[in-house]
Amino acid sequence: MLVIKFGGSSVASSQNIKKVKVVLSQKKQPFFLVVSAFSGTTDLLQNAAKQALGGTDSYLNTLDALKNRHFLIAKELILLENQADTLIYIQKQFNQLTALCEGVFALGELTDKTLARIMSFGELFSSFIIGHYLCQEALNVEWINSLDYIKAEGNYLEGELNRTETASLIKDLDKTRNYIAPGFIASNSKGEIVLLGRGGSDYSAAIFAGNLNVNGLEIWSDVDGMLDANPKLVKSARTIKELSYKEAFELSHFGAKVLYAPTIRPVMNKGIPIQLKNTFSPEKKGTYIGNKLKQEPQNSVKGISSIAGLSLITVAGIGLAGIKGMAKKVFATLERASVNVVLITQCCSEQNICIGVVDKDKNQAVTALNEAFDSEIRKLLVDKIIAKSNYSVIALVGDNMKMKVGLSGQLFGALGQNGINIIAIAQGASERNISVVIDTKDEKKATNVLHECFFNTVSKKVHLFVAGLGNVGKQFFKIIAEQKATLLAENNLDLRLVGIANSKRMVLDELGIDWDQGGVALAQGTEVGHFSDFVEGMKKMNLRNSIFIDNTASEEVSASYLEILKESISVITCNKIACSSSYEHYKGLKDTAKKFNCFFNYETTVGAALPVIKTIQDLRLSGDKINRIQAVLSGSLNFIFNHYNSSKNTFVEIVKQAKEEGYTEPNPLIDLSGIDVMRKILILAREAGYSLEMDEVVANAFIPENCLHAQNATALFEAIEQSESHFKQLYEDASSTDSKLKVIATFEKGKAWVGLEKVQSSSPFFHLEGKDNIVSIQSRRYPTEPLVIKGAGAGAELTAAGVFADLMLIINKSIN
Ligand SMILES: Nc1ncnc2c1ncn2[C@@H]1O[C@H](COP(=O)(O)OP(=O)(O)O)[C@@H](O)[C@H]1O
Ligand SMILES: N[C@@H](CC(=O)OP(=O)(O)O)C(=O)O
Repeated sequence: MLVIKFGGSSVASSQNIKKVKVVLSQKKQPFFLVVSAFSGTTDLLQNAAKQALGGTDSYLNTLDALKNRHFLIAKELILLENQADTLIYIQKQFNQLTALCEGVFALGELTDKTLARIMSFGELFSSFIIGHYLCQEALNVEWINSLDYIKAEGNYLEGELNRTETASLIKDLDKTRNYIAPGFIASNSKGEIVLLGRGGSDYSAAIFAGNLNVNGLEIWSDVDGMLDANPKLVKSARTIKELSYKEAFELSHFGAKVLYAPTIRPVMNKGIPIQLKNTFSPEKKGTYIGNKLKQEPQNSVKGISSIAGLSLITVAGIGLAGIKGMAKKVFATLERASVNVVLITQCCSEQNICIGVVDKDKNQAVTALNEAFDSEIRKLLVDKIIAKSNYSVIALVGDNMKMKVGLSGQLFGALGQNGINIIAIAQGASERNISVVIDTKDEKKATNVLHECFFNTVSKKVHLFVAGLGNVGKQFFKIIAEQKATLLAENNLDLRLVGIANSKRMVLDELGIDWDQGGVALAQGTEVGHFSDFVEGMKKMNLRNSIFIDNTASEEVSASYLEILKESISVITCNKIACSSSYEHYKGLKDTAKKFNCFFNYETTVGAALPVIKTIQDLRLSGDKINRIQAVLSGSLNFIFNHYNSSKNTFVEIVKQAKEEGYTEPNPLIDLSGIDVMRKILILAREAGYSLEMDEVVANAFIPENCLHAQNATALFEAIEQSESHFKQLYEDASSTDSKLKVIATFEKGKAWVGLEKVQSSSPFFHLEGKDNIVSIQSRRYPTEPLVIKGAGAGAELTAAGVFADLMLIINKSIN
């Protein structure tokens, strides 16, 4: 004989019940069928009772809707000539149910005893209807009432099984026949209805299975078995082929709803295997739970479970230390108060016991503990006991976890990198389970982080928020659109664009925006008042592996980095404003990134994609000391002075060309005034370890006053045009001495300055073509022959490539 349980979703409609019949008709041995209420019924019965208690007659509408649904399903399944018995039964039961709710309404009182009676109707209806239908379909099942076979005492809503009594009642059932029985319901010694807890139909089935000592227990639901994470939280969750009883218990105890945790014990004691199956894909193997596990090499972590709605109660105080029996007193008190303890942690000092309970039990637990420890609290040996709510517990489960070194480190590292704060930790002595308590707002994020970390066959998702869709932004989108497929195939990386903003609009989409369609998506996005709207959106989405990329030159965007980093979202920027703001702010950003386990990368603020900042950082990390930096740092100024030949073109023509080709800042005055170069040398000086400020960088201006004061790009062009003779003079002075004009930034002995210099052909700076940059570093290890980095140092495409390199650097360091 087999015991087969179909859950609420499997019997939610007449079509589904027909699928149940097909499964049963293929069984080659007698079966004992246990069914749950039609999906949603138990919740609605509970609602009706609460509505009646609340004094509104809306409970009558709820009951009406329930009755209509049951009549409809019965009529769809059972032929007209056979319907009478079933419909009369349903009507009679509804009369009783209505009378009970009317009683609650009239008295304004709802005891657990009455609530249990009200909630028990769902399984009675469903089993009766399905039983009649199966008989009509020649499956020959006998309907029996579980109230006559399963005995439970105590709490009416979650009774405790009376094993002996139940065993003696079930033993006489005939194992050669087919039965159907309602799940979830039992009765106590007074004949009153007692429920087996929410999800308790699985338990009913296991009780029948264990006592009848059957060949197997099958539990059919709407998923392919026990998945390695809750499929409602993790889209890529996969079916676990096999589990030991203990693993299954841990996963279900910590929230895997597909199996009710108490189900394990009655069958484990007899070694009866459990098979979890999907009613809607019966061909799939599902999950085997039992003793005969194939020792396939597999992940030591089998699955991840989580439960929300957890409250933490801390019993703390000096009176707890070293006194024998304190822990016992805590747990005995909770047991007396019928509080189920989900999780326990105790620190070594014994001054603190932390207990996790489900929210509904929290008040009861706190009251009971405060009463029990009243005298200790009065003597100030124990602090007043309070509960804190809105927590979730996440458990990693696997029998072989104990063999795996460094697993906890991986767990904490992955959560830490995503800014998920761990409130408490518990690890069972068996090491089959490591649980962490976190804020419920992080539950989905944490489950996904851990799923990616421990089941790495799926691609790693990196969530990207990008500001700016101008020259650099467009190139950046282009690079990713081109590289996306390769990154997925070769690096298992899924770069997901989840937010884009420019100064006018923004769009946020957790499911991802097509990299080819960024502009279109943004055009349809919402208007932004302030950039903080976008930051708020990022925070709310609370996605794992999040990185923000600033491809703008905006001050407002750069002002938001600190807030973003505090969310453990890494920041990549080619915008120089933040790094060249006050030293305190620059340092604050770096420190914040460290504190919140994320990264602040800004390689492209100097020399576009050239590895300048990284080289200086590495020199310092390896103990070198930088003495002097001399550099041509403006690709745009280099382009301008390399192309300007006063006999062929005017200075303004060249500046316009540089702007059009994307070499200058949006306002070329930033380049021509030397500000851009000053910012860059300031950044390099800071990377070299000096706490310099912008106003300490000396600017030797090389453009006339009228240009320096131009209000915008148009005014600037006019001013340059008027000053052609100034630029012509500069050019001719240089060419008459066979020199070239270069804007050179120097940092030496704690001082930095920028100016236009004439360089002779003997200088390495002389042969600097087009938009090239050069950085020459003298240090303790490079005292005379400097370390030179040279190459194209401007342009949207190169900057975007540098931003991409920064992105890969972060991914390689942080996403395991
Ligand atoms: N680890 C997990 N594996 C499978 N299902 C899970 C897991 N965690 C949560 N679930 C949820 O459990 C549901 C099945 O349980 P339940 O709703 O009680 O089914 P039924 O309606 O058959 O009684 C699934 O739809 C799924 O959303
Ligand atoms: N109907 C009950 C018992 C049960 O086990 O249902 P399901 O099998 O649908 O989880 C409940 O909702 O709690």
